[in-house]
Amino acid sequence: MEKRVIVLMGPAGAGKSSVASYLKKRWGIPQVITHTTRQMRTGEINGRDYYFESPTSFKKNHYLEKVEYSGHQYGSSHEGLLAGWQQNRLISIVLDTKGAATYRQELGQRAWLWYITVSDVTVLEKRLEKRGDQSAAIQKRLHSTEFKRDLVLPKILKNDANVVINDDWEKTKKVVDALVEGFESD
Ligand SMILES: Nc1ncnc2c1ncn2[C@@H]1O[C@H](COP(=O)(O)OP(=O)(O)OP(=O)(O)O)[C@@H](O)[C@H]1O
Ligand SMILES: Nc1nc2c(ncn2[C@@H]2O[C@H](COP(=O)(O)O)[C@@H](O)[C@H]2O)c(=O)[nH]1
Repeated sequence: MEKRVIVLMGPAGAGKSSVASYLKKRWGIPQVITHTTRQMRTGEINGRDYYFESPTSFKKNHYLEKVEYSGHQYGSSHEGLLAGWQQNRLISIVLDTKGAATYRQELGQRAWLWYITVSDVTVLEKRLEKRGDQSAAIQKRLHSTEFKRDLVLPKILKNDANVVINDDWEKTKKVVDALVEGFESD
């Protein structure tokens, strides 16, 4: 059966990383770890949450796609994707919507698009605060063009994406379970 990568996209704070962690814990679906030049947040671990890079080391990898988001570089490597697929039929990756569009263009239906969002966008700032992000970083992010762009699912992905409204974590887990079960029984 065909391999797929679950592409988790959506606004900052909506719960993309939380869903990726749940997919790993509940379903054994590993996450492709991407690269970034941003500073590590408290509790983050190099190699688990990201490969944290300097501007110089960032340039040395082979990226399927890379973007700038709120003033920092982010990129997903060909090697990471292929290594994930070597061991697993289903893997996940967390991307912004620009990266998700590139994944769809490059991988076609092998990129399984999930747009994670909330019904009330005012909760996003509160979630970032609760996560412990620095207030200057939160404000910079909330005012970035990338944050504003990702509040809406891009038109070109609209017909192809599963929309997961992550207002209530218990409900979200059930939606995620149903999506994975549908794939497993295919
Ligand atoms: N349904 C929920 N209800 C309340 N809090 C939640 C819910 N889902 C996730 N969170 C919390 O919100 C915060 C942001 O979640 P997460 O880091 O998964 O978001 P994200 O979309 O990956 O954000 P970013 O793009 O900024 O990295 C975390 O502290 C997480 O525990
Ligand atoms: N296009 C890509 N987007 C990525 C990649 N790695 C992460 N991201 C997205 O960046 C923003 C910011 O992430 P954060 O961890 O600093 O909050 C978020 O939307 C991620 O989904 C990547 O390799 N390519």
